[in-house]
This record gives sequence, C-alpha cells and structure tokens, in this order.
Amino acid sequence: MKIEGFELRRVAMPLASPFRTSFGTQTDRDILLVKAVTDAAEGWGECVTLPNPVYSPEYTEGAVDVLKRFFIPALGAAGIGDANAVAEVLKPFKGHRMAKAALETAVLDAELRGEGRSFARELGSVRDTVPCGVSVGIMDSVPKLLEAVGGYLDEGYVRIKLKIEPGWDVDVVRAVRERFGDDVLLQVDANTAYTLRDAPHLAKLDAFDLLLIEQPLEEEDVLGHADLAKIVKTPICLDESITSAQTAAAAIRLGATSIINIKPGRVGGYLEARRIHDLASAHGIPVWCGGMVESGLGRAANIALASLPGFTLPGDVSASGRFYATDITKPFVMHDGHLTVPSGPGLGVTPVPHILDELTTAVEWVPI
Ligand SMILES: O=C(O)CCC(=O)N[C@@H](C(=O)O)c1ccccc1
Repeated sequence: MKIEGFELRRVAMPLASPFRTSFGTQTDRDILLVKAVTDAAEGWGECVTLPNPVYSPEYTEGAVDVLKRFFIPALGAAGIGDANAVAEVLKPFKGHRMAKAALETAVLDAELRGEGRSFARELGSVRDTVPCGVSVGIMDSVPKLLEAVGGYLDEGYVRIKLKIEPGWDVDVVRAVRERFGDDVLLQVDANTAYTLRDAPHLAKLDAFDLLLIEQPLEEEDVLGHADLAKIVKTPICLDESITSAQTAAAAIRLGATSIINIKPGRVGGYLEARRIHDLASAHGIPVWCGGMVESGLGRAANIALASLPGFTLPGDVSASGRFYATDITKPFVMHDGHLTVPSGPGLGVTPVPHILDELTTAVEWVPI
C-alpha cells in the first residue's frame, strides 16, 4: 500500500446533553479526524484528545501540530506502507499516544478496507455483539441523576458507570442502589479526584457491591493504588495510569489494578490495546473498553475491540444517541442492551458526506 498523504479534519459535534466529569463539563466535542489517502483505499482514525490537557497531557491543537510537523513526515521518510510499522517509526517520539493512535488507525483502516478485512477480524474478535455500558456524568442533584439512570436502564443499558468526586460519591451510590436495587451492574469513575488519605471514605463504597472503582488516584500514583487496594475491597480499575502494555505489566505486578479500562487512544492505538488485552488475559485480569465520547468512527473501532475474548465486562460502548443527536456515521443503535460489531471492511462505517461537510470546521491536507 502506498500512502499519498493525510487529511486532518476538525469536526464540531454538539452533545445531546452536557457531560460533567471531575475535570469539567463538555457541551460539545471538537473532534480531530485523520484520513489516510492511499493507492488502496481511504482510512479513518479519530483522535480522542480533549481541547485542554485535563484528562492527559495531550490536547487537540497539540495533536494537530505533532502530526503535521513530526509524525506524518516521519512516516513519509520511512516509506511506511502498513499499519504494523507505524508504532515502530514513531517510537523515537515521546508520548502523544492519542495522536499516534489516530494516525495508526487511519493507516490500518485503509489497509483493511483495501484487503476487504474487518477491524474486528484483524483484532481477534470472537463475538458478533457487545454489551453496552453507559457513563453517567455528575449532575446538579440526586433526583436528576436518578432520572438519568432510570432512563438509561429503560433503554436497556446493561451496566451503569457513575462519575464521582469528593462530595458526590457515597450518598449518590447509595441513592442509586436504594432506587434501582442490588442487581444493577454498577461501577464508579473518579478520574483521579481522590488521594490515599481518602481511603477510609472510599472504603464506604464497599457496602454497595460495585463492579469496580475506576482511577481513584492520580495517574502517576501507581503505588498509591496498590496501597488503596489493600484497604478498599471493591476492585480497583485503572484508566489514566495505563498508557502501554509496559505500564499495565507494572501495575498488575504491583497489585495496583485488578481490572483494566483499555482506551486505544490513551495507549497509542488498537494494536497496543490488543497487546494489553493479551497481557491482562494472561494474568487473569478482566478488561473493558473505555470511551472518549467518540463519533461513530471511533465508536466502530471500540466496538470491534470490545468483541475480543478478554473484554468480559461491559464497556463504555454506548449507542451514538447517548452523546449525539446526529452522528457523522450511520448511528449505532442498541438492541437488547447490545451493539452489533461492524463486519464490513476496515471500520465498517464511513462518514455520511453531507453530515461530515456540515459539521466540518477545518480541513488540511498534509502530503507525505
Ligand atoms: O462513553 C463514553 O464515550 C464516555 C465514557 C467516559 O466517561 N469517559 C470519560 C472517562 O473518564 O473515562 C472521559 C470522557 C471524555 C474525555 C475524557 C474522559
């Protein structure tokens, strides 16, 4: 496959409702799409950076810059023609894993579309559908949260994830349990909002039979998570801390994590995500697919990843309608709490041209 260049496109996607986490509230998603133009096919990658470096050190303008000035020229200089070589060529560049992931995914999608192979087949899919979990943001009041949770359960979501932060945690979980009972699969995500001093408070969550507590402490505090795991009975699940198979191996060895949220953008791409899946499975560590409020393009790739055998917990793999009234692809619609794994070539979905044009705010061609 010969790569001719990449199109960097910004797409402004209004959210169906505000989404609040411990690091802020999003009302829209400014998405950077990377399109690989090759002699075989065109391929898409979605960069999951936020506009500001609050989830991880990356941010969208930085991703655009590093792609244009360093990553795409490096692929050109190396004469890259397949996705397996991308990570190796980009290895000398530190970090910027979300930008690397978007570039690798675009090349992989083009390659697979050219070969008529699906993303799911390439990654090692064993399922035709995946169960849908949903992430529920921090709300203005408990009644409003209970209304939102009830709505998602009525829609058929099989797992509820509650965002928590100091002042919005134990009482909120208790209210959900009291209203919806003990059978609902329930977990919480702190997005690094606590410290080890909060361990006794976080241990109060043990009363509610949660699936896991996600990333309670800051990204770098792997040892703190290992200490916390000795105090809190609820399984600790890492998100921000797991940036590669190597950091996953360290966190598992140190007892800092007993479940891993795999987000392909955070770890540098779907090929590294598969390596983490394989490593975790070898250690008996369940994994699930995290979400970054992706459009249908990133969502398609996540659904494919979530169909691998070690993804035994429902992921943040929700229907398009959870976040977007209008998606740039054919929307993913949940049936009986599940989404169908795309089976077409590559991602199996492509942007709907007139919708993509309407939502595009900038396009830039970067020849290789
Ligand atoms: O379902 C989704 O796509 C969102 C899941 C979710 O809560 N993502 C959170 C997270 O902290 O994991 C997030 C969203 C946007 C940006 C960063 C993080």
